Amino acid sequence: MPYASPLEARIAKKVARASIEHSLIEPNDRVMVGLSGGKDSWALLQILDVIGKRAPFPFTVVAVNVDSGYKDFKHGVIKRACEDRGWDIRIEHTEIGEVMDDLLEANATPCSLCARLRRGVLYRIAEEEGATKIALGHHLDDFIETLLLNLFFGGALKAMPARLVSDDQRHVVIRPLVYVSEQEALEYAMACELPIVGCCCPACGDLGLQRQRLKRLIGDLEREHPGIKSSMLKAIQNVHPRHLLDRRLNPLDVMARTGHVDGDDDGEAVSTAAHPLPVLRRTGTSGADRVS
Ligand SMILES: Nc1ncnc2c1ncn2[C@@H]1O[C@H](COP(=O)(O)OP(=O)(O)OP(=O)(O)O)[C@@H](O)[C@H]1O
Repeated sequence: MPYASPLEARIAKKVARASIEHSLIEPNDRVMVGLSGGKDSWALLQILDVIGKRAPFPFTVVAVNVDSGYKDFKHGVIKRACEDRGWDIRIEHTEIGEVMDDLLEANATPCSLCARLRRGVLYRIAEEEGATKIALGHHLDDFIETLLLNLFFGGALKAMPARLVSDDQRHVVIRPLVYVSEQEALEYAMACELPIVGCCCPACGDLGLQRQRLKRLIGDLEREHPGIKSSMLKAIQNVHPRHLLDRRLNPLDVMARTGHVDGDDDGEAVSTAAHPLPVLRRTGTSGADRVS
């Protein structure tokens, strides 16, 4: 079956490579795609649909949108677009927006807290849906930006895992777009006429000052020295532990190695540890919101 465009062929190849290299999608997987309605998760859902029709082994896909409860959020648009394409979609209505309003000080950047609350909801739904993998739409630029955020502001040398097993071993989070650039995801979502909608929270699209600055920096450097981004990607695949100063990586230093707990660390650059996580009540998944 031919691809719809050279762009689609290129993205499919990158996703297939990521999948093979990091064991992302495996035979008989039920992949639950976190669908925000933004360009990246739309691009992910579309390409998994394309790959699913060509893969040498069977896997199924279900999309889940976590509605934070903001009144203007266009979940109907997301649902209709999926229905039109024959994609399995579930919209989960939550009170995340309300909880955020209660927990955050007026000037805080809410995105990392919101992401943590959403992750809890996605874990629960994955169990209900019998999903073996939870796929998120983070792309190459997200990996690089997170690497630099951690380096410049977090005092750690880390990006994000392409495949993460949760602490309790019950969930596997995957990021199949790791080799796909943000620009490719945007062009693909637009070419496929997928309806891009914002989450409608008061900080929607607000990246935070540090990330914005790094985006500009990387953009400028890439223009001056094309290839910088691929070099950074290569760097996180080509780590030389003995040329770093982390004593836990030195096999002779047994004392330092004990006590190193990696935890369910997903590479988020900004700590939200100050916020205790409330238990989210479900506000309903009506039959009307669920289609197959
Ligand atoms: N409301 C949501 N419901 C389900 N999954 C979500 C939701 N919001 C985000 N996600 C998942 O988490 C990923 C990262 O979220 P983030 O808010 O950083 O979005 P993003 O980088 O702008 O991507 P997108 O363009 O998909 O919104 C998304 O790509 C998506 O897979």
